Amino acid sequence: MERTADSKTSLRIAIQKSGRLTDKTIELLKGIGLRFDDYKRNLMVKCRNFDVELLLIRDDDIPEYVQDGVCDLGFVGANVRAETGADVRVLRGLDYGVCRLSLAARKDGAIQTLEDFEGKTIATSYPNLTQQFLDKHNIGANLVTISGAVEIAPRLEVADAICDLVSTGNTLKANGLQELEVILESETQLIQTNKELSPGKKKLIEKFLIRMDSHQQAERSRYIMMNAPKSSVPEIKEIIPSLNSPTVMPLADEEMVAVHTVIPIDQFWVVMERLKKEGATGIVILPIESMIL
Ligand SMILES: Nc1ncnc2c1ncn2[C@@H]1O[C@H](COP(=O)(O)OP(=O)(O)OP(=O)(O)O)[C@@H](O)[C@H]1O
Ligand SMILES: O=P(O)(O)OC[C@H]1O[C@H](OP(=O)(O)OP(=O)(O)O)[C@H](O)[C@@H]1O
Ligand SMILES: [Mg+2]
Repeated sequence: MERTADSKTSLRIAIQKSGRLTDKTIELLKGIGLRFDDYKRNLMVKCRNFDVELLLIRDDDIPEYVQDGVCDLGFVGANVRAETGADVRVLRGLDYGVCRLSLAARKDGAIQTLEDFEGKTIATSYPNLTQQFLDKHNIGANLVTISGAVEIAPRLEVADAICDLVSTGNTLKANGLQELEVILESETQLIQTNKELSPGKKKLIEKFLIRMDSHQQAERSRYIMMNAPKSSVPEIKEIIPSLNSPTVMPLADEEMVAVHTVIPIDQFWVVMERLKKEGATGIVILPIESMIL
């Protein structure tokens, strides 16, 4: 990621210009130390401190740009990557843009099970994934491809059912629809071109991934500090699923010690109750900027 002697070696990364993935992707890139100017008004932005340039495009175009080697890497939903069928390598799954692609139909309508889709009309922006799913289950249905506001199609009598993205389920509910079959679980993915890359680019990708992994690991972890009775240390060591053994330091009160460690955030609240039972007090939780393992 540092500037290289060969000034032509620069990674080109495709990201969504404006949409649900944009802010989170920009936040992630800034979080791993990339600095760039106003990305909102430009289609191509050069990073000031790394050999990276960002290409800001519609998400539908990202998999093919990466497949063709126009971009080396891309951040895109698994839903879009799978729909395009692009020949790319998935490097990482990321925990944003989490949603699912589902078949849905009117809440109290004629379609209640998968078999009921036989002979019906389904509106979708994902004709390939929908057709693949129907074929797999030997269901013959007619697809109507529309690019947005899919949930309104049954009310307009354009279709009997839909296949669209669902997250909270609010949009389905607002349109009197119920989710019947999940056909794909999706999240944002970092994809890489399968085209041969120069050694310089390979090195840059390696460095990019180390930063991403450290950032992700840090985001999922917290540094915790507490005071505890010396006699509880063996129990505390068992409770804390730390990456390394916790740091235990003496305090002025010889019966007490300070314990510092790193734990995954999703285990923290469970662990905290148990720590308090062991006599831990003054528990402080701090965010971590980055973690190199
Ligand atoms: N409700 C949701 N919750 C979480 N993630 C979602 C949701 N809806 C979509 N996504 C994810 O975010 C991606 C981008 O969604 P968005 O609605 O911004 O796409 P778009 O309108 O097709 O944008 P573009 O103009 O770039 O083509 C989707 O492909 C999907 O991976
Ligand atoms: O289950 P929910 O939480 O209601 O989310 C689902 C909705 O989110 C997406 O649309 P988005 O809001 O991105 O608008 P768009 O149709 O303009 O892409 C998707 O196409 C659904 O319509
Ligand atoms: Mg799109």
